[in-house]
Amino acid sequence: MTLLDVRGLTVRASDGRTLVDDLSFTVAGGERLGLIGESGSGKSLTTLAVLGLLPDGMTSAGSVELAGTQTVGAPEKRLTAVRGRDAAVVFQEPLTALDPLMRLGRQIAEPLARRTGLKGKQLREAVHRALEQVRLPEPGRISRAFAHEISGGQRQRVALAMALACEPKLLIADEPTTALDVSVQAEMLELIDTLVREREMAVLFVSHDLAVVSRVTDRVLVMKDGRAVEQGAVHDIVRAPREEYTRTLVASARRLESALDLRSPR
Ligand SMILES: Nc1ncnc2c1ncn2[C@@H]1O[C@H](COP(=O)(O)OP(=O)(O)OP(=O)(O)O)[C@@H](O)[C@H]1O
Repeated sequence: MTLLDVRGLTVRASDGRTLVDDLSFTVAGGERLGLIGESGSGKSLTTLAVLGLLPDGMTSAGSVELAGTQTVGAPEKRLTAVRGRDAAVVFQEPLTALDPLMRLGRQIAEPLARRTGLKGKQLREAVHRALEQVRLPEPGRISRAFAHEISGGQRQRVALAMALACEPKLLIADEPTTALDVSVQAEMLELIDTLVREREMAVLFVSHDLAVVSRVTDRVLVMKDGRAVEQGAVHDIVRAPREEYTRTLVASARRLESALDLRSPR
């Protein structure tokens, strides 16, 4: 069944420039779609438009149905109900999602309490379980810490735990590993892959890097200048890209992979 149905989505800047142009795609329940394209191709704005989070002054038109709710032009109240419950997001920079002044445990407890109604000791235990699920050691210490007291990789795991706490049907991951070291990146991708598989969640995974997208998704949509260039199964796109722009992305992903192969000890 279709979980996310985007039809003719258009996003315009306040000066009238078209930043996302008549974009259409769907994500079925449990399906994983990658949005790929170079910097500035409109990937992030697409995900923000899905959640009704576009920056002030930008406008969206067309249709976005998320679990049956129209989010284009929706009032804030309807959007608040959708966020977290139907779709949750992990951004490139975890500090955007985390409150610097609130202990991390409390930040995970809020969405958990909302969904489960747990309180006190039971809620604290649920927070610890949520931290363990994202493979964070010493959940007690992390719970009591503030965002600046843990590493970037650990922060991204906490942000993932927060996103998963609501058990959303769709996880939107916008360059979730781009700010991390290469070794931490691979662990994070593996973690996302395992956790969404276990929960049978759908994923909309945004990256400029085809090699990264292909580790987590089944299908990709290639974007350029706010438009869809082509879409299809990851292995078809990698083996036989139809468009010149996609061929360039595939070639640079191959160069990256072979550079990594050369560097890794054999
Ligand atoms: N707040 C904003 N005001 C005006 N233009 C913006 C704003 N945010 C993004 N843009 C423009 O919209 C276009 C698409 O941006 P978007 O962030 O969606 O690209 P992207 O594909 O996600 O790239 P990146 O990987 O660099 O984030 C770009 O041309 C960008 O300059």
